[in-house]
Amino acid sequence: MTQLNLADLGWSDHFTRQAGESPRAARISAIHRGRLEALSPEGPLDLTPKGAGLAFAVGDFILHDGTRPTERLVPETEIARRSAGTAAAERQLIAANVGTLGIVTSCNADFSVPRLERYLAMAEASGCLPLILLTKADLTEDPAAFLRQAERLSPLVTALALDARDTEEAAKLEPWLRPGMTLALVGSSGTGKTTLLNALSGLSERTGGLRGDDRGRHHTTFRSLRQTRFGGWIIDTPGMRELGMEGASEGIDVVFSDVSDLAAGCRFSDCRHESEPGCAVKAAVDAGELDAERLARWQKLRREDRHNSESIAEARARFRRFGKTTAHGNARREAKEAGWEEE
Ligand SMILES: Nc1nc2c(ncn2[C@@H]2O[C@H](COP(=O)(O)OP(=O)(O)OP(=O)(O)O)[C@@H](O)[C@H]2O)c(=O)[nH]1
Ligand SMILES: [Zn+2]
Repeated sequence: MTQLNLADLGWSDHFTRQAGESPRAARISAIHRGRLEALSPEGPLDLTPKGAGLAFAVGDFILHDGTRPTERLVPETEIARRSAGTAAAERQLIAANVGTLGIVTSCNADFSVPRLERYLAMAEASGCLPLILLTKADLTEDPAAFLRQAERLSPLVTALALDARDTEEAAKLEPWLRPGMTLALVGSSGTGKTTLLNALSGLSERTGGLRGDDRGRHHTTFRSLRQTRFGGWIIDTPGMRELGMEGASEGIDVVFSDVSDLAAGCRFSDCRHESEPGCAVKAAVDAGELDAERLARWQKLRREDRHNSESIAEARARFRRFGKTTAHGNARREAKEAGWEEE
């Protein structure tokens, strides 16, 4: 694979409709301070956006003039979190045009239903299809039991169990990594994301044709968008790994549609489903139709989502006040230390 066309990169009619028939387009592969790396049919590009470049995400399709991005095309899916860094950057984009969110967990104590539900809500909120990847299948007697538990979570879920170190087993992901497709990985530390990335990008050196005409530019740069040996793409950004649950209330309600449908039948629209009269949710628990633990997990996730959304709003207000009384540089440093801004 020497030359990439736009279809290889994941281009679809969705983008043609925005950009026309023969656009000068590229896909963003890495974002640095004041600089973007992108892949295009013309080869790899180094682009300098006007402004801070905060409005772009890895995986975005853009139009460009050879030196600058001229337009960000509306993505098919978007993984974002609200950021409190600057007033202008209300939403921090993490990744764009991700078809599948690969939720990585191991067949061991890491396997946690509440955590999986949270990631499923994130997938839903972003518009990605969830794929649960159960690593370390070689270390358990009964991987099928983990598969069954994972697939029970939602009819939308597909789950695979595998030994992430085994390149042949990693090939189970091929249907989600065909040319033009994009997968992003989330999951706790130590579950095998890096191991899986390595197993999937086995041919990354050979696709060096990509970089073949990248005359003398540093090859060591960490690329967040990487081609797999199946032709499809993997997105692995620091931001993906740190994603928390925030601003995902719609996603939560879809994953817990059984509970939210019941809640719609409560007498009071602000029912907390604790001891209010006419609570349809409590009635379902009492009737044995709804698992009390599932209700508790839904309430916990909603509280967490609300809490995070509120504390980010407060932090932003504090940042604004602080920014007025201190040199801009200090304010930015504070923001960075607080993890609101990323390099
Ligand atoms: N036996 C076995 N070991 C695995 C498997 N997947 C990962 N490991 C091992 O688990 C350890 C952690 O794997 P990593 O790939 O570094 O995990 P990670 O998710 O990238 O962790 P962070 O980089 O901290 O986010 C390594 O020692 C891997 O070799 C698997 O399927 N089977
Ligand atoms: Zn209620």
